[in-house]
Amino acid sequence: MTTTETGSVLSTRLRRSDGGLALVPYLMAGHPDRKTTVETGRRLAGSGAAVVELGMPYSDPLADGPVIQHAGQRALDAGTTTEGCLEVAAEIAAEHAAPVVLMTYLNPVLAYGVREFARDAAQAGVSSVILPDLAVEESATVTGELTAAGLDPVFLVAPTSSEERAAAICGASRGFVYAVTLTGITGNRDTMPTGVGDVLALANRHTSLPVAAGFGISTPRHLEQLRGHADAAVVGSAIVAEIEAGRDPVGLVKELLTACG
Ligand SMILES: O=P(O)(O)OC[C@@H](O)[C@@H](O)c1c[nH]c2ccccc12
Repeated sequence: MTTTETGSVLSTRLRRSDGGLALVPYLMAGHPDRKTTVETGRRLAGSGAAVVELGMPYSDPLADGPVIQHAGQRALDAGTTTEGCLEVAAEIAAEHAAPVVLMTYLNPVLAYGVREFARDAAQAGVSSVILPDLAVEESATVTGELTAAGLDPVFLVAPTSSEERAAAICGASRGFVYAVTLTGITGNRDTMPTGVGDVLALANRHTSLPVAAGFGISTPRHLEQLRGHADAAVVGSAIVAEIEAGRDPVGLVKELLTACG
């Protein structure tokens, strides 16, 4: 999917014209096995998810909380490779029900080769790549390769980002900007982090792209609170926990979609 002057497919999907919140479920590729990820990803895309975020497991996932870390370890133990993740992405993207965003760390991409990774991800039909440990100041080569291949690089604004950094992060992002709701790691919390309004405002001061909130969003109540503030919400650990428990996460996603308006 290519970036055009009017914006990418992602921007269009993530900013709903009716004012509702766009939902972005996150899955770990290969957790607990490849077939489950493909089937679940396709069904989530077909159930009304705006975008599917697909995690590529990595052995040292510094921003991941316990649920996603454990899922990543299981996926690695099951033999999941970067090639395998790109195949999973391709099988989900081939349905054309929702764009696929890949989320991983810099190391596996460097190990694969940045240009080769960008080429193969684009070939697989992936729309965007998020690398949470890629500092925007050092990102020119990687973002150059991603955009040359037609992929949207997405960076994360955090509550600790200065105005200057937020401007750089937003300036380097295409498709959307990811606003991290809290300082810490991924995972469920009972209540929405209190600083979420501030980080969304910070991002919105520096971009006209849609802003997706993520980290600690797990319940319909959280989504109701975000409506009207964020364009989109990423739900990761809550969905991965359902899969880990051997349950079908589509039930939870339907409840979450109702709360998105
Ligand atoms: O799990 P949570 O708290 O719902 O947060 C989303 C998140 O899992 C997903 O976007 C993600 C997985 N790994 C990450 C690493 C960094 C930033 C974001 C992520």
